[in-house]
Amino acid sequence: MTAQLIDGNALARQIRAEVAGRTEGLKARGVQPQLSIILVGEDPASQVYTRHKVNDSTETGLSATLETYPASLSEEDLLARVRALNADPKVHGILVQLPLPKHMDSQKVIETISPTKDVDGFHVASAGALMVGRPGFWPCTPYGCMKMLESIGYELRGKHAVVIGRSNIVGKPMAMMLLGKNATVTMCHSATRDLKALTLQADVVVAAVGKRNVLTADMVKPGAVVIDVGMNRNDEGKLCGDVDFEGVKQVAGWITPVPGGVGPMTRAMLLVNTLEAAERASP
Ligand SMILES: Nc1nc(=O)c2c([nH]1)NC[C@@H]1CN(c3ccc(C(=O)N[C@@H](CCC(=O)O)C(=O)O)cc3)C=[N+]21
Repeated sequence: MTAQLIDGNALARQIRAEVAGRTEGLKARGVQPQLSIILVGEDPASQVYTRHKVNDSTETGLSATLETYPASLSEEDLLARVRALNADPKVHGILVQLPLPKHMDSQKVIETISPTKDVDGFHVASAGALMVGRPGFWPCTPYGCMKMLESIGYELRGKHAVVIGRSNIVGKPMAMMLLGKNATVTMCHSATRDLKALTLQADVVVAAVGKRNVLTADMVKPGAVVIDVGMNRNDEGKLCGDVDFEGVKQVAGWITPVPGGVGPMTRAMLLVNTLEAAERASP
C-alpha cells in the first residue's frame, strides 16, 4: 500500500477560483483588492518568487504591484515606504519579501506594517491574534497546511500531531493552528531527544526544518498523514522537501509532494489573506 497524495497544485487552483469569485463580488461594489509587494536587493530566488506572486494575483483578479529597491536602500527609507503604504486606502495587503539585506532588522520592518494589512501574518499582533483565537491574518504556509488537512476531511480532534521545526513563520503558528483544532501537539526541534520515538506516535507529522531526510520511513506510523514544508535542493539541484518521499510514501496514509504540495498552497493563501484584508476594509 502506498500513501495517497495531497495535491497542492490542484487544491491551490480550487482556492484561486474561490478567490476569483469573491473578488468579483468586491469589484461589483467598486473595490479593487490591491497587494503591494516590496523586494529589496537582487536575490534571484526572491525575484522569481515575487514575480510568481504578482502573476497569481493578477490571474485571480487582484491587482498587485512589485516595487524593487537596491540592496543599498536604508532601513529608514524602507520604513518610510511601508508607512506610506499603510496610509494608502487603496492598498489592502503589504508584503515585504524576506530575506532582507543584512543591514536591516526584518522584525522591525514587519512590525511597521499595519496589522490590518499584514497578509503574511508575520506581525507580532498577527501572532498574538492566532494565539488567543481572535481574527487576524494567519501565516500563509501553516494556513495552507491546515487547508490541505481539511481537503482530505481529516478530523484533528484528539489526534497526536508532531511538528518538527519551531520557526516563527511555520513551526510555531502551525502548532497553534493544530491546537486550535483540538489536536494534541508535540513540537520538536534541534534539541529534541529521540525524535523517532515521538514521530512514531504521530497521527500527523509536519516537517518544517529546511533539511533533507529529516523524516524517513522508519520514523512514521503506518497510515499517518505527512505534510512536507521543506524546500531544499538535492545534489542534482532538484527541489526536494524535508521528507524522504519515496520511502515514507510506502508507510504513510497521506503525503504531500515537493514540488506541488505546500508551496503552491502558501501562494494561494496569500491571495486569500489579501482578499480578506480588502473585504474587512470595505464592509
Ligand atoms: N515575506 C515573505 N513571504 C513569503 O511567503 C516568503 C518570503 N517572504 N520569502 C521566501 C519564502 C519562500 N516562499 C515560497 C512560496 C511558495 C513556493 C512555491 O510555490 N514552490 C513551488 C515550486 C517553485 C519552484 O519550482 O521553485 C512548489 O513547491 O511546488 C516557494 C517558496 C515564500 N516565502
